[in-house]
Amino acid sequence: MGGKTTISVGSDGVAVITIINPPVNSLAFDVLNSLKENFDQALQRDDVKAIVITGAKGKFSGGFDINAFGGLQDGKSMSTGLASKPGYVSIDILSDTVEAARKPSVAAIDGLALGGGLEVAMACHARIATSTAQLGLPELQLGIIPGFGGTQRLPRLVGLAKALEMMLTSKPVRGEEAHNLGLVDAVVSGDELVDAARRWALDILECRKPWVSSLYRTDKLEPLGEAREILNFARTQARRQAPNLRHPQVCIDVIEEGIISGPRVGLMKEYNEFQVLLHSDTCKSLLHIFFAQRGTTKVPGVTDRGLKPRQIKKVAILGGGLMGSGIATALVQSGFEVVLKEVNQKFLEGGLGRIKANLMSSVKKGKLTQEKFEKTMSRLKGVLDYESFKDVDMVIEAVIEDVSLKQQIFSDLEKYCSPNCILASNTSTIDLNLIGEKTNSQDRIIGAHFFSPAHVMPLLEIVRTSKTSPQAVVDLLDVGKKIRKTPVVVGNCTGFAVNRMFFPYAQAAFLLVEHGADLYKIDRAITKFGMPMGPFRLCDLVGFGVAVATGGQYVVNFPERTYKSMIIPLMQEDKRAGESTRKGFYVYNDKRKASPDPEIKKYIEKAREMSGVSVDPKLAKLSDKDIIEMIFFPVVNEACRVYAEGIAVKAADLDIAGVMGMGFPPYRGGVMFWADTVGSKYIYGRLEEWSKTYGGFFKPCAYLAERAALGAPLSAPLDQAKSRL
Ligand SMILES: C[C@H](O)CC(=O)SCCNC(=O)CCNC(=O)[C@H](O)C(C)(C)COP(=O)(O)OP(=O)(O)OC[C@H]1O[C@@H](n2cnc3c(N)ncnc32)[C@H](O)[C@@H]1OP(=O)(O)O
Repeated sequence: MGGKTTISVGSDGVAVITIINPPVNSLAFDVLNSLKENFDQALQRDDVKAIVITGAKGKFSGGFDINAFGGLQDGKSMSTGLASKPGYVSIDILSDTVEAARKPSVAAIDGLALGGGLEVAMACHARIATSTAQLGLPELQLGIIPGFGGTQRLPRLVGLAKALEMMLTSKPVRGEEAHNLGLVDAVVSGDELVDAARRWALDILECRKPWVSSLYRTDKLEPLGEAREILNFARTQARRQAPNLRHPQVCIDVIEEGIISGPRVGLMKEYNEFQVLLHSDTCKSLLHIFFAQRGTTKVPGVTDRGLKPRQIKKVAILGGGLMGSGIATALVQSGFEVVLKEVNQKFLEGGLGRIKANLMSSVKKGKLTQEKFEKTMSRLKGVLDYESFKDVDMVIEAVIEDVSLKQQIFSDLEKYCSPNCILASNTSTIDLNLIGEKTNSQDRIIGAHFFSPAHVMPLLEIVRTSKTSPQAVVDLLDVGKKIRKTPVVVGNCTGFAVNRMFFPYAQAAFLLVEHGADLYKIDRAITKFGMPMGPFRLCDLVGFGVAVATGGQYVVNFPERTYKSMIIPLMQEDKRAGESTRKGFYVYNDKRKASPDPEIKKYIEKAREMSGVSVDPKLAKLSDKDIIEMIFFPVVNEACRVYAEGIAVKAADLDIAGVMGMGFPPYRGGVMFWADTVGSKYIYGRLEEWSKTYGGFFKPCAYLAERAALGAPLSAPLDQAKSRL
């Protein structure tokens, strides 16, 4: 609490108002009130000729205080604590006080000017920034639209097309680009920033620089006909990319209103729509994801012990396949030295080639210069023995999912690596206790489960056993941060959190199809729900070999709830193994476009015969809603087990694991959050009903039964769950 602004008036007659609210100088109500008070003071004081607004400690402002959204959603209005007037901040403060003032104001921007922060800056008469400043309106990523005039001012400063791009993608621009776009008026170094802004403000006063009110500029706006075309194009694109989301369309409508009816009308529409969107499920879900993502690095009993991460400089990777080379790419890119070990020269060359190709693709996209590419490659070394392992700080094993091979590797590692070296495995399913069974190094054995392609996918599942030391977890969290992954720390079990939660995803789909549902309809319904692809398309992508190998682990470990379907083994007999063979549940053309294949019917019928299942006419006519529930309620059920067993310490961690590991739509808040919007009672009732008809696969777990009986949310903190950590 206690954000504020300060004011100091220099002998040059310029008042500098500084926003102070660590860590990102967010615009809490206190700050906005204080900004208004200090601005009024500056206007009234005779010794003040001009005004500079800046942010403390190298950050202008990260925008409106996101912590305050909860209160607003609980019924308070955006004007709470300021005045009970619609549009008080955007109209009364920013337009009628700051922009309409008879004294010029200049924003001095270093670090962040995001959301409300940039909106304050755009209300000033000029903006000076550093080259590293980040300026953007990322409100759409929170399910809302800019609410302090951003929808009206940004198009007038940078043109409609660029403004739409910035708002719809939520991506900020850096100082230089902002300058080229006309969003800022000059770029200077951090040391010169405030002085340059002071001079600029005085220059405006003395007519040496223009006195610009961005709200009333029209020179950057495209002619009306062209503007309409741009807006319609953006509407179509946004609908295609996010068919389930309303707020991007609302954002476009609000911008259009300002262009057609004038910016004051636009500001009022912006205010009204903002209030509506703030209460939407989408906004609530995305806010949950925002905080849940930042909460994953806070692990009770680990990150609250005051442990400092040890320095990890050199990492060895075992196995240069798809996973190993992806992990190596992520590491070398972030400055780590990497030793890649393979079993023979051919495999080693293959692995090194893949890393090179990954980096080259960044060069081709202009994200990496040739010079940096060469420097990055120089940090990589390929080896065939353990000789160079003696001074590595961490090893990540990424060989095939074979328990005895992994056991052998880990006992070798114990011999060749230093006693402090962290021994990590990238296994996606195998119990870590089993992997380390033949060693005496259980305290430094840890899971570093990446998702393919490892240099692209944002999640890192960190798996700790009951013996893994907190120090090893802290070290791996630090490595994760350096390679820009979102970590989720989970306990040890078959499949850990992500794969275990999602194994029923494909299983439910097979059960439905064997009982008569249409597989392509299932994929369509699931994609419409917001998953990147349905379960059958996903099986094709992953490949049947992997699907069978991981499925085997579940049959062994959770036999009572594994649905054993013969569809995949039958297809494998015909050399159909998924996208890599161009034939799986779909057939694929040269451009990897998937088309349904009528041949599939014969495998389904044969599998049905073998399992003795008969077609249920009800399942042949399932609605999309039924499909979604029959696929995802088993996922929720398993997520509940994972939570109740203490594999995840927070339900929110499972939400992040599902969103980042499996592509569960973030605007539904993650599996557990979404389940709570549906209700534990309803989910329990449906699962219970299906388990009677279709068997144990659907049987609700004890935790779900208990929560349903209490009518309690599934994601509320656990009181008595026995932790396995
Ligand atoms: C009316 C207006 O139009 C509406 C708005 O302005 S909505 C807000 C628009 N602004 C945003 O969306 C920016 C959101 N923030 C971010 O993208 C990133 O936090 C950032 C780029 C500012 C900083 O990123 P990074 O350096 O990686 O630090 P990050 O861990 O994300 O954030 C640091 C802390 O600041 C907090 N924070 C970041 N932005 C915040 C905000 N706008 N309000 C309140 N807290 C914020 C985070 O919750 C985190 O808190 P924690 O340490 O307690 O977990």
